Amino acid sequence: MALLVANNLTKTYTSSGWFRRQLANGKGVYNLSFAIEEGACLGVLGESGAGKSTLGKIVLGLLPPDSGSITFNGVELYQSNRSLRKKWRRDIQVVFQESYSAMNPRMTIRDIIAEPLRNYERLSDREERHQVGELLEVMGLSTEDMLKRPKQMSGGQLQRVNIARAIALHPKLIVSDEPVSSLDVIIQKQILIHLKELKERNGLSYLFISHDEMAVHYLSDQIAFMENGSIVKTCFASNLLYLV
Ligand SMILES: Nc1ncnc2c1ncn2[C@@H]1O[C@H](COP(=O)(O)OP(=O)(O)OP(=O)(O)O)[C@@H](O)[C@H]1O
Repeated sequence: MALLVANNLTKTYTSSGWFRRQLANGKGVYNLSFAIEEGACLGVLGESGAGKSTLGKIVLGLLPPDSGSITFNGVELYQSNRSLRKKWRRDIQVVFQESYSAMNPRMTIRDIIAEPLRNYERLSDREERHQVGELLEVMGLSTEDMLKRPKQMSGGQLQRVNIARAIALHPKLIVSDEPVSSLDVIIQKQILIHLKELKERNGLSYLFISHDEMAVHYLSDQIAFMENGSIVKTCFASNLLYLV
């Protein structure tokens, strides 16, 4: 059974006021259908405005679709009750493009990574420190980084912190929206290698949203191409030899 199945998802943006309605009307996503298998990565490629982030927000539970359905582990996301939604929020985590703005500058790196653990688990101080230390090490950072604040870290290090936080609760799926596009090429590669290792070692699945063909090709098993809110083509990454 696929981990996540989307059927005919449609979301159009409308806003109040005539002028804003004219701007927003007709924009969004239309009849998106796709599936993500356990341990697999679906890459979503498309130009700016194609609807990639809208799709990501729907999968994250942040934007209810106007029509269509989305099931995760066999449970329909937008129809489920509160406790199932809480579980879904735990099982589907996100990594955004802008790591610095996604963090509270006053928090320490330990607090940032431990936040989801504090929301869902009751750990002693010692257990929490141990888990945060392990997550930092998995991401190639040092346990000493725990006491630092975001402005003391580089962009690449912050994105690793972001990923450490996203995997803290052992989610099943990570939605990553342009996770490497603000980083320089060498750091991009290191982050992609980490994401691939997590997929291979922990069986993590990804919805990997990007406009970067190389990055999508590197991590994805299947690729969906979006244009004007629709998926216009899907294919196996291994068939896209011209990208290598
Ligand atoms: N809140 C909103 N209100 C009105 N229109 C919106 C809203 N959010 C997105 N849109 C429009 O919906 C379309 C899809 O936007 P979306 O952000 O999903 O595209 P994208 O492929 O992620 O683009 P980018 O790569 O630039 O982030 C765009 O035309 C955008 O202008």
